[in-house]
Amino acid sequence: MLRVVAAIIHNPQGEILIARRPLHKHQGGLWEFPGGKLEDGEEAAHALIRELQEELGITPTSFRPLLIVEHHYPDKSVRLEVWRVTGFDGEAHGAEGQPVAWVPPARLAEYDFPAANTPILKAAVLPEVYAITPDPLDIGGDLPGWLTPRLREGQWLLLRARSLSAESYAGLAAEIAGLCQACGARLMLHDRPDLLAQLPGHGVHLTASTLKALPEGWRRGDSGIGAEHYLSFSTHDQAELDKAWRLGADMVTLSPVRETPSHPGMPGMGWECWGSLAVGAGVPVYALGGMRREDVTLAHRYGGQGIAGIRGLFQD
Ligand SMILES: Nc1nc2c([nH]c(=O)n2[C@@H]2O[C@H](COP(=O)(O)OP(=O)(O)OP(=O)(O)O)[C@@H](O)[C@H]2O)c(=O)[nH]1
Ligand SMILES: [Mg+2]
Repeated sequence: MLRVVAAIIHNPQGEILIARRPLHKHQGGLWEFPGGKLEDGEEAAHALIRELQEELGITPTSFRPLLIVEHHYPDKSVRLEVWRVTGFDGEAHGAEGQPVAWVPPARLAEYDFPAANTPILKAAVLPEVYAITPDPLDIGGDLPGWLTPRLREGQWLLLRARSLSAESYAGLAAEIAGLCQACGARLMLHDRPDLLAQLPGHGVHLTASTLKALPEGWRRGDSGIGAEHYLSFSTHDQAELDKAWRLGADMVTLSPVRETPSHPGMPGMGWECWGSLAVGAGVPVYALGGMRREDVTLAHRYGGQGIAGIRGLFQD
């Protein structure tokens, strides 16, 4: 497996740098995130700095692992170790004569990238924390009131409210969608694609039992989930991850990393096992199960997108 580092480089305007691969190279003519192959015995962080100096004439000063993607092309297999770079010295330019462009994240979809990049493109716009709401019953009933001071711009929110009837959930979802829209947060509906029609830019999170029940031929459009929506699944093992990928998931949760009070007796799989599943998933993976905010670093180190959870992931 060819080890490669690639960089999602942000400028202060929130744009991301992409470069066009020379025609004569593997996947030539397509756009890419700058980077390249590790040399023998080289550390990934060192390769990242070296490649960005060689290809763009910049030196990264602030960076961290984002996700790892393994992909099999017909002619070679690559392991792309993707880093997020938020600070650098120098002026980025195509130092090897290649065209480069700063692109707002929402417009990345207009460019053609190699097939291995599909999960990376999704990861580029996804957050590192995927917050799940507590059940209204557990916080005294008034979820909109509880959420209002805690919602942040750019936050992603899964509205889980198992104690509510289908009708009450629909009403609450409409109210919370309004709150999210007002502050630039995104709402993921829990197992209710039927409520998505009026909510472009928002999404739906389907449970592992829904995933199990969906036939292999299912396509997101069959349930009214458009390209303008996000589709997430709960998964617990390799088989569920594979199916979520085949059905076109944009992101998934993979749990439990640790045993949690909500699922007593279900042992955690631990970070090693979690990471070995996450890197091959082909889709950004969130760690779930006993997560604390500081675990985001571990999730990145093991190749995931970030962490998901209820308590502790909302800022008070
Ligand atoms: N840098 C980079 N490589 C990618 C991306 N996506 C992707 O599939 N790759 C593949 O990963 C491998 C990395 O190669 P590279 O050509 O950048 O390597 P390099 O900079 O060391 O160049 P070299 O060809 O001069 O040795 C290629 O097979 C390329 O097709 C991406 O977004 N960025
Ligand atoms: Mg390169």
